[in-house]
Amino acid sequence: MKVCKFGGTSVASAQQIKKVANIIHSDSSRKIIVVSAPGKRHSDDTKVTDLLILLAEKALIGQDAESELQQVLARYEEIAEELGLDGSMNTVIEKDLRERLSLDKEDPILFMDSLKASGEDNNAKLIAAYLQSIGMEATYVCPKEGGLLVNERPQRVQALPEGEELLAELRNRRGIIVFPGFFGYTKDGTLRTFNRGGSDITGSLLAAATGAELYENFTDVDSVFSANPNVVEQPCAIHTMTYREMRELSYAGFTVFHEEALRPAFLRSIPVCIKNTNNPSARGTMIVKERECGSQPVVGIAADDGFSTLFVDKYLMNVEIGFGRRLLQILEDEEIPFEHTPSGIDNMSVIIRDTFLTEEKEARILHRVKEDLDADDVYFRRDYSMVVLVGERMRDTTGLTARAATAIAKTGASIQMINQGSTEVSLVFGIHKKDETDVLRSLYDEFFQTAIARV
Ligand SMILES: Nc1ncnc2c1ncn2[C@@H]1O[C@H](COP(=O)(O)OP(=O)(O)O)[C@@H](O)[C@H]1O
Ligand SMILES: N[C@@H](CC(=O)OP(=O)(O)O)C(=O)O
Repeated sequence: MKVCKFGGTSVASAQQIKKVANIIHSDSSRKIIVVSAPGKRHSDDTKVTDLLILLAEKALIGQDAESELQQVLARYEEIAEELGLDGSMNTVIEKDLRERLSLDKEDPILFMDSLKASGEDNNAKLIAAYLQSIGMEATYVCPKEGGLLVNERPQRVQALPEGEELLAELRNRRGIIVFPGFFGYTKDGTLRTFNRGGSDITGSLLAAATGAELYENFTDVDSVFSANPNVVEQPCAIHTMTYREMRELSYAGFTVFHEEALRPAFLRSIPVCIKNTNNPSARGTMIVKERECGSQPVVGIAADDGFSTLFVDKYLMNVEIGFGRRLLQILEDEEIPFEHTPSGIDNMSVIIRDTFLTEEKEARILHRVKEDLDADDVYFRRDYSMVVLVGERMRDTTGLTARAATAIAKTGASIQMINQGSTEVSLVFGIHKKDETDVLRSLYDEFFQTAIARV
């Protein structure tokens, strides 16, 4: 039995949903289908989730949001009509959205979550209705009834193991299950969404709970490539990679698979296959526990921007017991996670994602580091990118850092930070954001251009 997740691009239009139906039809082991909200039909299009966010934002500030509501409804109406469904689905979706809009707005985050989740929820109902209309035995399952339990606010949303037993029963139900991605319910029945791209997580949770033989993640590319195909022209395909390699790469910018989605599949050793809805016969990328490593040390190179660095300098920092802990405590007090902490004897830098910083937080951190830790100097620098080389074989390869540094030097960019994790599966370079594209291309040329993909 397989669990298949179809991303936003795979369910963006009636034409795409017909491809999804063919894919399900062509393999009777494809039993549990997780769907996203309709995504982009072309590069200038807007995802339904983004339309829903605009709708919720308007509603939250008490403005008339009728035109935003109509935009969302129009997307579903067009799909339903082209799929030959009668108007009853449109009525169901409109009623559902109006009900959500009338929910309590006291907690804006929960109100927003409910609106965002409607994207996948209504799409799952619509796709189930379509599959039934073409003679397939398909049932929409609500995550509340299905057992997708998540923790309470204010903790970051995560699935609770208590729901697993119920989720496991999905494999015994008759026919095909159509399950909306991206959200679950707390024990008291409150809806919470995962973070953006989180339908990948739902698919992995279901695959793990039901002990699926395979988790297929259908998207709009033939495979995971060794570098972002929007930056590097025709990058090599990766045919097989380990969970650890994918985890490092999705963290570092391979948006094709959500960084939190690997853990459930990994814990139960469920293989994951990334496949293309538009070309389902293409081999795709298998993500497994172990792989035969060829001679190529680097499997992929990812880059992501949106980082800031907090620099702290204090003479004799190295002999001051607890300095690092107290510095990180200040960040914890501000609810800021950290990414890397490269350090010298008298200085320490903390790399943080910009999304966690505000002007007020920055000012409080600077003040406390100066006053409470008596630092000699402390400041923030913005506009950093992290470029990450990943590969299981990197740890056995000598001279790799030198090759990477030379490739970066060729672009004229200066390296702001180097970090190699203890597992040596990844090597991180901090650079200025303006240099990101050139550095990524130069590293790709160095490690892949002459090599045939041997992984
Ligand atoms: N290394 C990579 N390999 C493949 N795709 C990548 C990579 N890095 C970024 N992407 C992007 O990820 C996209 C697929 O992810 P996403 O847009 O979230 O799809 P979906 O709508 O199916 O969830 C691709 O179209 C591609 O532009
Ligand atoms: N629709 C949600 C969740 C999701 O996973 O979408 P997609 O499969 O299009 O990445 C989002 O846009 O974040």
